[in-house]
Amino acid sequence: MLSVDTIDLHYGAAQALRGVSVEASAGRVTCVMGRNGVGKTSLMRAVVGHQRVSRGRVLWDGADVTGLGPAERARRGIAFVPQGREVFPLLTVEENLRTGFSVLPRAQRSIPDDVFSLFPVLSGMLRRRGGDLSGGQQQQLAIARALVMRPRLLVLDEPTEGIQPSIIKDIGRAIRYLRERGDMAILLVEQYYDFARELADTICVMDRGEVVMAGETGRLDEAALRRHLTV
Ligand SMILES: Nc1ncnc2c1ncn2[C@@H]1O[C@H](COP(=O)(O)OP(=O)(O)OP(=O)(O)O)[C@@H](O)[C@H]1O
Repeated sequence: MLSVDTIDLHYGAAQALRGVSVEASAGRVTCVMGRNGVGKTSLMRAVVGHQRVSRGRVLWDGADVTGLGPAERARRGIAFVPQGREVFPLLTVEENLRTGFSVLPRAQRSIPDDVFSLFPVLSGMLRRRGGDLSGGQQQQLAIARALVMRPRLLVLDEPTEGIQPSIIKDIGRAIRYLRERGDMAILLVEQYYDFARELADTICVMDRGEVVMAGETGRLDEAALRRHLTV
């Protein structure tokens, strides 16, 4: 289980997160929502270790990982699909997938079968360069690369951003499958309420660096939630 406990995060003198707490557990999707610039990416970066917090703690699997870097957190089962995907453009699809092996013991360095059943388009493209894929295919590759790490916490930062509707559906189906498999906690940043409502067990809404609403999907006041999302 992930427990983000009252964290603050600063960029120099500017404060991006104020006392943020959020939890994620296996078999559940926790969705973080909010307008542009409210701190969603900063929160994800704090969870995976790309950004240091100035107050509070990040607990994972019963251990305090606040002081650990991203590589050590990845070895402990935390995988990150960053906003903008960050696929290696000059590496092939297969080489991109294999970069996920670096955190695994040698015996586990194989691509899990369900990666290709979730994203069949990738199996026919293994020799293509990452940079030659469409945006939607790159997003699928970025998720697949994270799954190669066999994570127990999957952190996805706006996986539907700029993606065509048919691929958004595929990504939704993949997240639903992973959730139902039950062995993985999923923390998802999403701007579209309709996508979030379909997938999320809990929704946490941020505004100006703070959590302003949180609770079980369906129990939240939808009108208030939508007000926090509209500009
Ligand atoms: N590297 C950085 N240096 C300085 N300020 C930053 C940096 N990254 C983000 N910020 C600022 O921190 C605040 C929160 O940004 P963040 O990217 O976390 O928000 P977000 O909700 O993810 O937005 P978006 O939906 O646009 O990705 C913003 O005011 C942003 O300008």
